[in-house]
This record gives sequence, C-alpha cells and structure tokens, in this order.
Amino acid sequence: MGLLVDGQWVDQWYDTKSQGGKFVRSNAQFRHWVTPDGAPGPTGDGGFAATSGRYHLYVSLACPWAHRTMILRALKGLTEHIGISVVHADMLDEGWMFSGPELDSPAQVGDRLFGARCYHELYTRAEPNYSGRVTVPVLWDTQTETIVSNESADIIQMFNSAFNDLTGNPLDYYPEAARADIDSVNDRVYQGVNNGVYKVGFATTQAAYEESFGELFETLEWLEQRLSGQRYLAGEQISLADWRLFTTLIRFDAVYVGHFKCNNKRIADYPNLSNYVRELFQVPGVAETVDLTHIKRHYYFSHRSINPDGIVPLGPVQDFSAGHDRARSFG
Ligand SMILES: N[C@@H](CCC(=O)N[C@@H](CS)C(=O)NCC(=O)O)C(=O)O
Repeated sequence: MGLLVDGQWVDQWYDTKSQGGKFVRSNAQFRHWVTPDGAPGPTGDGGFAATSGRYHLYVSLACPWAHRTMILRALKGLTEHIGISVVHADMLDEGWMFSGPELDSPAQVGDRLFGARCYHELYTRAEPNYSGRVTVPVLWDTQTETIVSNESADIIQMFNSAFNDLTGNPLDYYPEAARADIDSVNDRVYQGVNNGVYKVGFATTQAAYEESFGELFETLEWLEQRLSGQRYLAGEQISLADWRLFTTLIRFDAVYVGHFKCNNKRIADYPNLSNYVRELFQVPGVAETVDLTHIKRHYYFSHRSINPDGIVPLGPVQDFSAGHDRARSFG
C-alpha cells in the first residue's frame, strides 16, 4: 500500500494520526467526461467522444467503487465497446499489481493494453509527475493515452448515457425526474455506508471507530426502513443509487463485519436489505461481476495492519441466488 509522490512510488499506509485517528478519503484527480460528441462534461476537458473500442476500464474485482463501473458496463451493453483489465486481489508494498498467486477464481488478471507489472505505471504514463493515491477504477483513453476519470461516481454516469447512440441501449439509471432524490440518497449512503465501512475499518482510535460505527448502523436502519415502503431506493425503478449501495452490501457479511469490525448486525439480519441485495444480485448480468474470492482475499490478505498474518476466513456460507420477496411485496 502506498502512493505516488512526484511520479515516484512511496510505500506508506494511510495517515490517520494527523486526523485524530480518522480515515479521510482523498478526492479523485482525473475528472474528465466521455460525452456523446466529445463536448466537455461537468468537469475537466472535452475531447472524449463516445466511440467503440477507444476506452478501457481498469478494475479490481475486490473494490466496491470499481464494481459499480463493471455493473453499469454490463447492464448498458458496453462490454464489446469498452475493454477491461483486472488487477490481482493482493495489494501489498507496490500497490495493485497485474499478477500474483493463483486464486480460486475464473477471473483473468493482467494489463491488456501495456502488459505492465504494477498498476501505478498507468498513472505515471498519464502524468509522469503524478502525486497522489493510485486507485481503481480508471477509465483510460487509448487515443490520447491518458486517464479520463478515476472517479467511479462519474464513470457510472458516463456509462449510463454517453454511449447510448452506439449501443442503442435506452435503460436509464439516472432519470432526470428522479435525480434530486437519487443524489440525496447517494450523499447519505456515501457518507454512512460506502465510505462509512472504511471509516469504521481504518479508524485507529476507539473514539473514531465508535463515531463511524454509530453513523454506519444508523444509516443501515434508515435504509432498512426505506426499503420496507418502496422496492428500490429512489422509488419503483432501479437507479444508480441502488447499484452504489449494492456493491457495499454484497461485501458486508463476508468482509466488513469481521475485518472492519462492522459487527452490530449482519445484512442477513435485516429482512428488507437482505432480500433487496438478493434481488439486485439476480438482475441478469450482475452475478458475473461478483467475485467473492477476490473480495475476501483482497481485504484480509492486503491490510496487514488490521490482519497481520493475512489469514482469509473460510466463511460465511451465503446464497445470493436464493429466492427473495421483493416482487411479492411490491410487484
Ligand atoms: N473515489 C474513488 C475511490 C476509489 C478507491 O479508493 N479505490 C480503492 C480500492 S477499493 C483503491 O484503489 N485504493 C488504493 C489506495 O487508496 O491506495 C472512486 O470512487 O473511484
């Protein structure tokens, strides 16, 4: 685990000391947008028109942020238009890598574009003097050889609409009329749950841990309530808000309960959240994006300050293909 400083790799864990034991996530630095005609998006530069084969997605199958982009890529019919490279699950002193020990997973890891050894080489290829964290996902532009975006929240919005002319896929997970609702749910879910589990897990003081723990489980109770009255987070249609929550929920019982000490309750203990996560898992195209081997291996094996011997637990037994009651309750 480390980061780039003036283009040089430095091996160092998150600095929580200067923040009173709290984990504070840094902002993504590449914020351009792919648009249908290459016009500039909400941030960054223009020049990134939506064409087939031009863009490439770098992901970790373990990472909940990268996972969102894989789901939208699948659901929006983009797999033949946007290639993908997958890093190995282990993230040790050189950060994400393109090879590592054989794991019990069908996933093929490797850098499909450049055959690089370390993932940070992609960042210095885009910007030789880059300083900052080296995160997945990245949406790479093969034409200008740069990073379009390393912010998953933006990438899923691009995937939702920018390529529609190319794919003919009209599914809209961010409909105009529901945007205000989706955005406000997203804010709360990001703070309390998506980033919330990291704030709990990476806290290095008891006080910081307890504060984030309280916020996390309050937010889960609020979501459980909300999902008792409506099928999805923003009403009767699946939206980006659901996919953003899903990738944290699917990891929760296997990783966050134990490894991050988020153990007030499991998702399995919430009737609505657990049925909801099974329903989303069963949406065609989604199950193939879920790799629990990479997920468990990454967290337990990579975070040695939390789990010094890197032992990966064998449980829990989970079946996301089991029936759910969402259609019965809201059909
Ligand atoms: N804001 C980014 C966050 C991405 C992120 O933090 N990814 C993690 C993996 S789960 C990562 O690559 N961490 C490496 C690091 O922080 O050094 C996004 O949503 O795209």
